[in-house]
Amino acid sequence: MAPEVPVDVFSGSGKISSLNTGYSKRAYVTFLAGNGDYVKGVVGLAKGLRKVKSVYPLVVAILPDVPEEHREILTSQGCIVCEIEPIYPPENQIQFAMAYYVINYSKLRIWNFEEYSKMIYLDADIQVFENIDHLFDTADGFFYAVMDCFCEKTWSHSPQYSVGYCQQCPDKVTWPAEMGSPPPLYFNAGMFVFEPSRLTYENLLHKLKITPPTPFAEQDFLNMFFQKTYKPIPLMYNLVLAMLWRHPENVELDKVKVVHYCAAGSKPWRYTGKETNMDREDIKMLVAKWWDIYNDKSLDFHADQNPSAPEEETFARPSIMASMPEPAISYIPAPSAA
Ligand SMILES: O=c1ccn([C@@H]2O[C@H](COP(=O)(O)OP(=O)(O)O)[C@@H](O)[C@H]2O)c(=O)[nH]1
Ligand SMILES: OC[C@H]1O[C@H](O[C@@H]2[C@@H](O)[C@H](O)[C@@H](O)[C@H](O)[C@@H]2O)[C@H](O)[C@@H](O)[C@H]1O
Ligand SMILES: [Mn+2]
Repeated sequence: MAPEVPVDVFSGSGKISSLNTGYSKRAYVTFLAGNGDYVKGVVGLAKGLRKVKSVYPLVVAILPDVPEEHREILTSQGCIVCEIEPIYPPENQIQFAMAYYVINYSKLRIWNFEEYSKMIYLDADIQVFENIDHLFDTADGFFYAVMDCFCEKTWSHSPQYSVGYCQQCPDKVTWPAEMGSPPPLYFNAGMFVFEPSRLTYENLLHKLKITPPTPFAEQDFLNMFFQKTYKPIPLMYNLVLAMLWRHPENVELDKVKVVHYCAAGSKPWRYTGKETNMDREDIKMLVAKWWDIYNDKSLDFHADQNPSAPEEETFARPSIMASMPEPAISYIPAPSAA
């Protein structure tokens, strides 16, 4: 089993220690860019959180290029839509693992959502199949996320991949002594538990300006930034699909609460089954489970059902911070998102 730091919150009964009251406001948050089909991912996520009876709302940080029609769909599904400005890395010649990753730096705006004391970030290609509200009760001061895997071809640029090392099985191919100490534990940035903070936000943006971009864009950057406070949480909270064929010995599929459809060809709303590994029975089952929720009309939002009815479209800056200028950052033209 991969090394994990047990966090006693996992014995949580799922009882909520404190509902959204005053300064202890909590929410899930996701990110949406472009006018493409990721909006389906956000709708699926909103309905999935409703199905598991989460008591917290879903905030959607959207870029200005998200069309009005998509914004209305999200509000009609009970989401709290917040427009944010894009963030791009410094001028660079880097080859991102995926060209559209450059827009993912915009995720950093969520640290400015100071009206919330604790948030759980979820990519739009994630589905929550069991209630994870208890993660909001994790101790403050740490960054919680699930460890990633280095075995997919997307990692072929990395020294780990070149020597066949993966943190998911550190004893299988040990880190060569001549390459120094093994890399620090590395998380997948598709799901994490964090505390919004203006100070952290400003430090993130300042550090971004002086950090050369790398292939996994904001995921690499967040791993560097939170290296000292990162606490791994069990894989059940973010199953990166490649784990099914790369490290099946680490996966107990019936215990998985959160599935991350990040493997090539696994986005449910674009699934054809043709890409490598996409014809696996477990993948077909997980994609079907995603569609069951997406198509379930009983999970649509109805204003009378949910106490946290969607607020008006708000911007990412709470009123008390409205007067503070955004830290200046450099913008460069970027390829459109996928
Ligand atoms: O065209 C796009 C591409 C990405 N995203 C957002 O950026 C996240 C990260 O991208 P993706 O999940 O595709 O990366 P992966 O986890 O597959 O590497 C997505 O989940 C979405 O929340 C988006 O909104 N529109
Ligand atoms: O912008 C970089 C992205 O990097 C991550 O995705 C990767 C990573 O998980 C690799 O380990 C996999 O091999 C790969 O398939 C997958 O796409 C995050 O999921 C995503 O939210 C985002 O941060
Ligand atoms: Mn993802």
